[in-house]
Amino acid sequence: MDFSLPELLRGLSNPVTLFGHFTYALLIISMLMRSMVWLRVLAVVSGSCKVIYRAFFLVDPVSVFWEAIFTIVNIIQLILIWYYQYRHRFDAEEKHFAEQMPRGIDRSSIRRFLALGTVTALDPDMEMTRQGQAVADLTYIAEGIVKVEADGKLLAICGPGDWIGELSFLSGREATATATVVKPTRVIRFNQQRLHTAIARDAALRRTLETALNRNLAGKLTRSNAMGAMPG
Ligand SMILES: Nc1ncnc2c1ncn2[C@@H]1O[C@@H]2COP(=O)(O)O[C@H]2[C@H]1O
Repeated sequence: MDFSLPELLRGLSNPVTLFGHFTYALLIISMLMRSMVWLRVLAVVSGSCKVIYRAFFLVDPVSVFWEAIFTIVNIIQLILIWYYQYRHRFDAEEKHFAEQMPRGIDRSSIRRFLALGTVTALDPDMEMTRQGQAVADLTYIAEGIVKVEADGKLLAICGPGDWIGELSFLSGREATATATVVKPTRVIRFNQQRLHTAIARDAALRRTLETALNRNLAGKLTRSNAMGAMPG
């Protein structure tokens, strides 16, 4: 067989060879997709074309078998994405969390993440953390208001979309402030220890949490700067 460049270029005039190139080009294009759905869709089209190419034009049963497995795995992954996206219903607090997440984070990892949490209602005056004491939970506020104080000074007012306990979660140290519920509040609580164990085993879960915390830390910092810049 001649593998020279001129031979390769001559082959481009042959529709069967062109079809072979097309199947690989599709696979590479699929790898360039940022959306998981498009990546899987193009991988399925590429895999199916390759099955046809290898079965009817090159006649290579081993490749046909593995390309078929490749296609089936991608179809299953697509079905799972659609299941989590359209079929699975989140409850109100979980929905609030899911809607805050960027589109790039796939719903199945959000689902796995939320499965580790417990939705809880908190009454006014309840302390979620106390400055200088250990923090058991990382808590996502879905509804309500929480004030954050340190050394008797008000640092921040937190509300829906904010986390409480992320600093101790990230540093492994005691609470930097006292967080107290102001209005009836609904939260999703995650036991910090359990969460550490879970993200150590599951990279997608870790990314989901990091994305959520990073976004909120940036938001808190922006608000804190705005408060500091206020006259008086
Ligand atoms: N300046 C701040 N702005 C918003 N939230 C804060 C601020 N300081 C502390 N917190 C929150 O209060 C929590 C107290 O416990 P942690 O230190 O674990 O995590 C802290 C944050 O969630």
